[in-house]
Amino acid sequence: MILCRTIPELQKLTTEAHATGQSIGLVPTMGALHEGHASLIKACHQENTISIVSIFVNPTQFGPNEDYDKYPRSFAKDCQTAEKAGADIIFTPAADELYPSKDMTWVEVTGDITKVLCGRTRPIHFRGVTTIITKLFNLIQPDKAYFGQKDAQQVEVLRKMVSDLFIPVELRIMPIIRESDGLAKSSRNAYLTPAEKTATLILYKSLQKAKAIFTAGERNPDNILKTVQQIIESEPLSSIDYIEIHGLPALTPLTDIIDKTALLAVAVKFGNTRLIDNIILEV
Ligand SMILES: Nc1ncnc2c1ncn2[C@@H]1O[C@H](COP(=O)(O)OP(=O)(O)OP(=O)(O)O)[C@@H](O)[C@H]1O
Ligand SMILES: CC(C)(CO)[C@@H](O)C(=O)[O-]
Ligand code: BAL
Repeated sequence: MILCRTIPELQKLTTEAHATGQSIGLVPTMGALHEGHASLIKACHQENTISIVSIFVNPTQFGPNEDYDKYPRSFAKDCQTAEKAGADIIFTPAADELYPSKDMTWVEVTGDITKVLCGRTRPIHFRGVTTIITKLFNLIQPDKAYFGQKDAQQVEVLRKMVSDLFIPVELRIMPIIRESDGLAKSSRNAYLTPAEKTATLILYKSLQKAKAIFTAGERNPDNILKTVQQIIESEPLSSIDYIEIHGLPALTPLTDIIDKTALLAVAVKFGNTRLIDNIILEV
């Protein structure tokens, strides 16, 4: 596995790969790699000649009071995890190389798709994500790029960006990898105290209940939302940021009835740790 810390180092390899007709897959990450990331890297390895994993804690997607400074960083271990999962190249640039000027060029998807769910509590978040992903796509020009369904809104926003800007890349979306007790793997799980970790079990439990009543025929979104809310609120260590249902694709508004495939997404704080999770309600 090759480690690239600068853009010229990376582009020497990608130029050669493109010139010799090798397919390139990209897995963008912020590091602190776990089995969720590993599943993306494995899929990338299977489907491409060259697999590139970017590790970059992207400052522009964090709000001023968020956890950019304390975001978990474990580079040496990440290299081992990435290599074991099949990465050929790790790209880990310095922030000032990716953001060379204070006068920024932003890539921003506008509309409800970036204003609902995480867009409400993290108003600049998706602008940061779409800007950094555009830079990575332009630098690497991957054939395929891999993202996790855990960040369901991010997936819909990136799909729209790729479609609107005619970016020649195939987005490959991988299922949520969970712990055996149901908690979605997330780098931020490392912040949880043992008591908070136990409390997080309420998330998957509530989503499973929602799925069960939906499968049994419930189509009123308010009834489903109320059920999820009651279950989560029964856990004293939880504090709800949002519980919402939106149409898929593109987080379109729903009528009073769930009459097309929808996304049920939650963001809940346990202590200072904000976790997200979701399920798809398939009609
Ligand atoms: N449990 C998971 N299953 C599948 N994909 C995942 C999982 N967790 C993260 N990913 C995906 O890995 C990619 C990189 O995510 P990131 O580095 O932010 O990790 P994370 O665990 O989501 O971190 P955070 O705690 O910040 O949410 C994203 O496309 C994300 O959706
Ligand atoms: C896609 C991403 C790597 C962009 O910084 C980040 O938002 C993430 O880890 O999901
Ligand atoms: N996977 C989401 C990255 C973030 O929360 O900033």
